[in-house]
Amino acid sequence: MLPTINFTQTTAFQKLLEDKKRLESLPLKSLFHSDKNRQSTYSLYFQDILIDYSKNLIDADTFQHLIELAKECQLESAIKAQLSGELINQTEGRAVLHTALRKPKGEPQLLDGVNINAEIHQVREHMKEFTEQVISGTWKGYTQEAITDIVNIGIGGSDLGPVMVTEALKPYKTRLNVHFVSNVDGTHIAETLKKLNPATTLFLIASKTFTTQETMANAFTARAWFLDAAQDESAISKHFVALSTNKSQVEKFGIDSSNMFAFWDWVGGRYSLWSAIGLSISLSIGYDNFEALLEGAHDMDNHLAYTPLEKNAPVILALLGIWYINFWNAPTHAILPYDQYMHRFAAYFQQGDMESNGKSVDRAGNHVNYATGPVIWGEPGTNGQHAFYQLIHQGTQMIPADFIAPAQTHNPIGNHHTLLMSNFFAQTEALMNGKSLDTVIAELQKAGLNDEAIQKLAPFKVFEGNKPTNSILAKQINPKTLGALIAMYEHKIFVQGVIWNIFSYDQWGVELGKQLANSILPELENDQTVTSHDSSTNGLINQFKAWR
Ligand SMILES: O=P(O)(O)OC[C@H]1O[C@@](O)(CO)[C@@H](O)[C@@H]1O
Repeated sequence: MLPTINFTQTTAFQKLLEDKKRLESLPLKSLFHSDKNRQSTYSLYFQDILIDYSKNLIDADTFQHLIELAKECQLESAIKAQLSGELINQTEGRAVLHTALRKPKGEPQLLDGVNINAEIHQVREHMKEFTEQVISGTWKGYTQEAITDIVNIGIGGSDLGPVMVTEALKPYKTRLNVHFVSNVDGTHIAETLKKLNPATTLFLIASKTFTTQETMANAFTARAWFLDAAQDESAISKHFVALSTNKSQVEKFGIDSSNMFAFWDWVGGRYSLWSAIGLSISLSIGYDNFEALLEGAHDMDNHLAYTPLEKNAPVILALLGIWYINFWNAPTHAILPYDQYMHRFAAYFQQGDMESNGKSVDRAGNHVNYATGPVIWGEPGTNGQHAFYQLIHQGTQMIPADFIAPAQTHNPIGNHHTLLMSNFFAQTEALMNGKSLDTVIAELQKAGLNDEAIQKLAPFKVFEGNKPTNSILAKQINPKTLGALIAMYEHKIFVQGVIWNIFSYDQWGVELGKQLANSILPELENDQTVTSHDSSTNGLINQFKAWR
């Protein structure tokens, strides 16, 4: 069981309130002036990844108090509880063991006294064998042709992780073309199928429950499209596999259990890319690279488990997030990868973070009286600079941001990478230092403006600065470093949930919308006027019916 401590009632919390009062009037750049070693003091290396958290609004006392906060909230025992397979997903009565999926063969993981490492690696062996059969062309379709295209049909955790990873690791792509269909909007599957040849297409139906409305609708549409060409139900076995925990529903759909890649209820959907849900990743980059992804994550798991809190990357990132959310009232967090391949990284953690910690009831069942999970958002640099950086630099809200970049590009064309990196370095420097009124006036004078013009224009060109950022510089984004980065953010989410005293691994909040959609659906399947809802919902439904 996880502790049920209210972090706002800890001694450290009171100390941090005092720290906030002291630091809110202290320019961030002054902390660098007073400590020439600040960057090395507030940076750490995890293998080939430099995590520089020195451009944060913290000093030695604040950092110490944040660590004390973690200790008062019994974080270390919570980490042990998760990794040892305790049922910390208490409202669903489940363990949380996505970390077990990336343990090497033979490294035991007990769950209810049973070592589950063997069954995990049985599935991984099946994934490896299948991947090699499809890539080599020995797996044939119903016309005896090799498979050329893979379509992963899934949504949420059965889509976002595979999409993000296959995009981020496109430099490692195999000959197979991998497509993703998730939205129930017919456009998604229609636009995908129009590009494909049924004879050389393999569908992965990815669904932990195998009951999700969108996924099943798309799966049946794909099945009908395929059978329209193949004209033979027996051909299904060569072109459809299932990635799920629900064997009975898989067989009911018409996929043989020999074509099912199983996983378990102790794998949360948003933490499932390491499981059979990752088959599309394995097919996209090859099994060896998929295994390297898991290895990187496993190394980060060990870092979480065995590194003192003061040097523990996910713990530090989590505490800094709490510092801004709960003491500086910053309700969002930006993830800004300066790497076009990483363009879905923020989107992935929208589910990862917001579906885990978007909660308002604590572990004792009481409504919380403090902020919890942040709104996660972000786009790759440098594009974000031409979209929303105005607000980050000169808006009224504090936007804590993680800047992520690779030192080595996979596409060394001209000086593009140098240009990209000059922006990566400049943005965090600018956000920290800002630009004072005196500097602005001097620049305008140098530009030849008269005093009256300067007096009018200067206020709009001042940058407050003191905007906190983390800089994460990887030597290269490859399967191993990406696996470590993803696991680092997973553990950050876990640590924040522990300290906020909430349950991070259920998602009851997604149920009401589904429930109401199921009650509205039959009302849309006739032309009668609807009166069963509020006037807005009735009005919208009836106008839809009139126009469709
Ligand atoms: O994998 P499945 O069972 O089809 O669920 C898909 C997604 O739906 C949810 O919104 C839960 O209903 C996410 O948590 C989950 O990743």
